[in-house]
Amino acid sequence: MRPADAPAIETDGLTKRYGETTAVSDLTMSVDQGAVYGFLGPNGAGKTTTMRMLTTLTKPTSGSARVAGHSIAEREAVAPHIGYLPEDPPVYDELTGREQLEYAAGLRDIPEDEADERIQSLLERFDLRADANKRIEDYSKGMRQKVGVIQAVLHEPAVAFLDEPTSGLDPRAARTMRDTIADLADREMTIFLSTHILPVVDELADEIGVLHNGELVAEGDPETLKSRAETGDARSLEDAFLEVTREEPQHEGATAEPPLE
Ligand SMILES: Nc1ncnc2c1ncn2[C@@H]1O[C@H](COP(=O)(O)OP(=O)(O)OP(=O)(O)O)[C@@H](O)[C@H]1O
Repeated sequence: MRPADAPAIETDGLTKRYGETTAVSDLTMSVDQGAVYGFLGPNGAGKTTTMRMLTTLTKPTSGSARVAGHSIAEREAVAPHIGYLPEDPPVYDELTGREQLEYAAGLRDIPEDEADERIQSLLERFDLRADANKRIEDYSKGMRQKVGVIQAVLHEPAVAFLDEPTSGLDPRAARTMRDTIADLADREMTIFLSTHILPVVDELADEIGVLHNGELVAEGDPETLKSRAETGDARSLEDAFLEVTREEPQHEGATAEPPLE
């Protein structure tokens, strides 16, 4: 048994290289159980690669990590304890929404009665009940996203990895998504949340990590991070984000020819 207060996610020098590209570089971080961790970073920073390593979908080049107390080197030990909503939710077009969720529940060995109850309640919550018996090929992007998130948390995993969960959602559905994430966190589910929508992170995250060029360049609770922004009176999370992910301008003349005499 792992200690009750062991971190939900712990990484040590986690690194992933693709040829010449270092997608994630020497990432060492820790996420408490039951926390909402906002994982931010500009396009190409390495967020998806990190999530793919933590969900055992891709192997690190070096370094290690534990998720829900298990090494990510042991996929079968980690898998039952995690849920993952990737950028493009893995759903079958030819199934109905309900069939997709029943299939996901079957893969997770959730007893049928329990699965039916949870599916029904989440379909209602996300306003999908009326469309539950339509095929997913006829769903909008937002409806697919809803099915994707429901199947990621249906088995009540210890840790849920959510990549852009509000993507494609209208304002009402986005609000439902935020409320659902908050409820799940209240029930001690750890949420590893990656999004470019900073107000969502500001509202939900207990802790924020900012990745830039594969490196963790800032970490802290939202207020601490905001107070780091030195951009004037309006100290928003956006200010802080822009500041810690600013590309340093190339030194003029560093590589230029020496001036002619
Ligand atoms: N399978 C791959 N093969 C080669 N390079 C890859 C692969 N996956 C990611 N990369 C590279 O690794 C870097 C990090 O990519 P990643 O998708 O993890 O970033 P991200 O932070 O999720 O970006 P975005 O916000 O745009 O989704 C990028 O330079 C990307 O081109």
